[in-house]
Amino acid sequence: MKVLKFGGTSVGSVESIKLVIEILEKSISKGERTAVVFSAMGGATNRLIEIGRMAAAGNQEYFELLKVVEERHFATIRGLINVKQQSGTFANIKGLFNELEDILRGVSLIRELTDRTMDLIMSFGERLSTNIITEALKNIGVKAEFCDARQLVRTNDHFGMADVDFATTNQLILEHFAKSSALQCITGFIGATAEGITTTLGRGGSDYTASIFGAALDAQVIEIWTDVDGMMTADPRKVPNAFTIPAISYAEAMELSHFGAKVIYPPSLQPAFAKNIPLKVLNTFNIGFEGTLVDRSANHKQYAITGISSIDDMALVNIQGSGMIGVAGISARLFTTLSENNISVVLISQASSEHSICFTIDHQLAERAQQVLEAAFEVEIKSGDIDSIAIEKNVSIIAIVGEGMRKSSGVAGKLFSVLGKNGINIIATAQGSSELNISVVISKNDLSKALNAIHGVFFLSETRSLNLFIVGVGLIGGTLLEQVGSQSAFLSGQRLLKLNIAGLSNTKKMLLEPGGIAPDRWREELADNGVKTSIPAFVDRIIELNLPNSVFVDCTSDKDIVRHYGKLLDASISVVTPNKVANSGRYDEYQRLQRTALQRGVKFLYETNVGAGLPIINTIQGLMDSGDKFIRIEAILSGTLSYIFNTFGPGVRFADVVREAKAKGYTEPDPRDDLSGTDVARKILILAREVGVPMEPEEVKIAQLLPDNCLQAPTVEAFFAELENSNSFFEGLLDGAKAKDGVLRYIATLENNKATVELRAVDEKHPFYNLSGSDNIVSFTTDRYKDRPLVVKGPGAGAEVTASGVFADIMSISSYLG
Ligand SMILES: NC(=O)C1=CN([C@@H]2O[C@H](COP(=O)(O)OP(=O)(O)OC[C@H]3O[C@@H](n4cnc5c(N)ncnc54)[C@H](O)[C@@H]3O)[C@@H](O)[C@H]2O)C=CC1
Ligand SMILES: N[C@@H](CC=O)C(=O)O
Ligand code: NA
Repeated sequence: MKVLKFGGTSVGSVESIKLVIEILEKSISKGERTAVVFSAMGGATNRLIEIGRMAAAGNQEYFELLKVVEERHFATIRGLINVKQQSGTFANIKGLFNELEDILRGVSLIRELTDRTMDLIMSFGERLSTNIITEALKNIGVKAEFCDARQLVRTNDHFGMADVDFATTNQLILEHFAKSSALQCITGFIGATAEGITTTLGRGGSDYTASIFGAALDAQVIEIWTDVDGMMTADPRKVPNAFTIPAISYAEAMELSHFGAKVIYPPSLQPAFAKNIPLKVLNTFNIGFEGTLVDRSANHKQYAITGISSIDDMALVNIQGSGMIGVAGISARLFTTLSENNISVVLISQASSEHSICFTIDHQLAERAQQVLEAAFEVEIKSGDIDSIAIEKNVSIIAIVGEGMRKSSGVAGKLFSVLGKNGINIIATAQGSSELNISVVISKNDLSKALNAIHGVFFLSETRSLNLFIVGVGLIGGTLLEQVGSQSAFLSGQRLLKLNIAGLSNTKKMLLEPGGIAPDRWREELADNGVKTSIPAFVDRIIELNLPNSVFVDCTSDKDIVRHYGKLLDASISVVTPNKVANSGRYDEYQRLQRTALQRGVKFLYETNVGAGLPIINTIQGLMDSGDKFIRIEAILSGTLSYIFNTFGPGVRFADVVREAKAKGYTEPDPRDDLSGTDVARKILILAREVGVPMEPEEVKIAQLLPDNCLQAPTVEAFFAELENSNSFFEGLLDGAKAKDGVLRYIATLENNKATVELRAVDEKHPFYNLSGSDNIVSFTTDRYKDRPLVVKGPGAGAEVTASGVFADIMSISSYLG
């Protein structure tokens, strides 16, 4: 025996009922004995309630509404049953509507609607739908029989939510099924008392009916056909990556649905659970899909957790006071008061100090809870034993659920860590000793971010996303986008990672697109859909969006943008940048950013501030973290100057070499920053700070290499003109070096907490002699690298190497986030 149940959407239209019939025919053709339970047509029950209330209020418009409901059912008959056979069904259904009309007329006359009458009115929903579908089945030759559950499901008279008398019901069902071999089409949701008075079974009523029949008949399986693909790992409206859970235990299904998963309502499936009857949740609109199997076993788990659920609108009530410590009976009084006032508690947490108890309730009950508790604890509040009762609204609960937690350690750690790394504050937490559920209370504002971040770390076989907001799409930003685009297949295939370009900005336009901007179409998308750039608005919107795993990437050389880093880090958004401005300003600003990142558990990464993609900052941080002491750093830190001195020679004009460096993408947006020594000075300043010297910018001693006329040039064009005028000056520098058998090198040195930058001629014995192209070289002399320094060398400027250094920083954030 197999019991199927179709919900309101499945029987809501002619098209969907045709699918239902297809499913039933398939099941019957397999020779399985089948019974089927139907809900009312989607929305019909609510309509009937509304009509009943209107009638009771004397509002005669109920009649029009009733006619709308009637016409919907008639139209369904016309759509399902061929014309010749329609008349019998019409008569039958019209008869039901006449009966309903009489009842409503009575309600309207006496202006009274009891729970008992409401149950009777509601019962028409299932009676109508089931009648019509039974006739439609018969119409195509299926041996089907209408089964009014009121004849079989015996209940008490708790109208609205009647209790089932299982002994009688089971016996009646068995007797009924013994008599008939036709397909029983059973009305869901309704029953009757011993006196034959109609009752309803409350929330999840049709599931309950299926479960009652399945259990009575010892069904092999109960299939709950709905309009979604089974139970999902999370609410797909909030978590786009959610997927169907193939199999789940009864206990997990209970836990998950308690927290808002609306697919099934497990309490109503209790009779089936009690008899270990497996349940399948299937989709009428996706017939071939496997759906979710709900059964007793918990051995089919691939992940540490099975699902995540949440309740959006909660209020947290906190009752605390020194007078509560060691006093017995406080919680008894607290919860008795709540229960007497019908306030249901969803989560409770009490720290072992006994100094406070907090719990969450539906947010609409918050004020009432406060009133009744203040009254109940009036004496304690007056005496100061209990502080006032505090309510925090706008909170949500997230629960991770899974039998797998029992066996694996680190689940709670992972949960708290991912929330921490995304800057989500946990207001309260609870874990039952069943270890089936860990719940956290968080701000409602963080709900979507939290759900997505948690889903990402626990369901690892599914691709995680890092949300990138990139400002500045010039040489480095543009190259980065190209690299992200061409690497995306590898990252999603091998690393299960999606780099989602959630925002972009250049000086003119900005575009925020949480769903992602295609890296190969960013130009068009920014041009077509972007709005006028405002960096403060861009930053505010990023914070407002509150996406999980957000990274702000500044690829400009702008001085104003860096002012926003602190705010972003504070909002738990990591920052990655090749822009050196933030780290080469005042020391306390540099330190503030470092601290904020640390406090917020996010990353501030700027490897490309020095030596582009070469591992220079990371090398220093590694040595510092492991306790090495820096004695001396000697370095060539300008790709531009390196290129210039490796290329400038007899027969070449100095200005042309500078132009080449600019064309090759080595220079700063303004090349005067390179040739004035400013860029090298800020790099050695950054290195000084990294090795622990709290240096200010003016402390770096720069020996100028340019003559004054070049230094004072007011514009880039004027600058190039002055370089042309000074060619003999640069030739002179070259000759001077040659005279000493040397080459020109612009060298930065840090020693004894002093930083200098100067042009030197070095001969072939010097390790900096052999360089080519835009090579940088950094030589670290430390306690551990005293006899022979640790040297990092390679191209230190250019689009590809810099963008890939930024990319590597982004990837290290992805690893950090897990
Ligand atoms: N070129 C290189 O080899 C290296 C560059 N860097 C750094 O990378 C950064 C970018 O350099 P490039 O890409 O070469 O410069 P770029 O001039 O080609 O690109 C910078 C882009 O940022 C845009 N921008 C400036 N201010 C903006 C604002 N307020 N809002 C939006 N967009 C803005 C500009 O319009 C430009 O398109 C600079 O900070 C530079 O110091 C770091 C290491 C190496
Ligand atoms: N302009 C810089 C680029 C890297 O920081 C350089 O030339 O080194
Ligand atoms: Na670097």
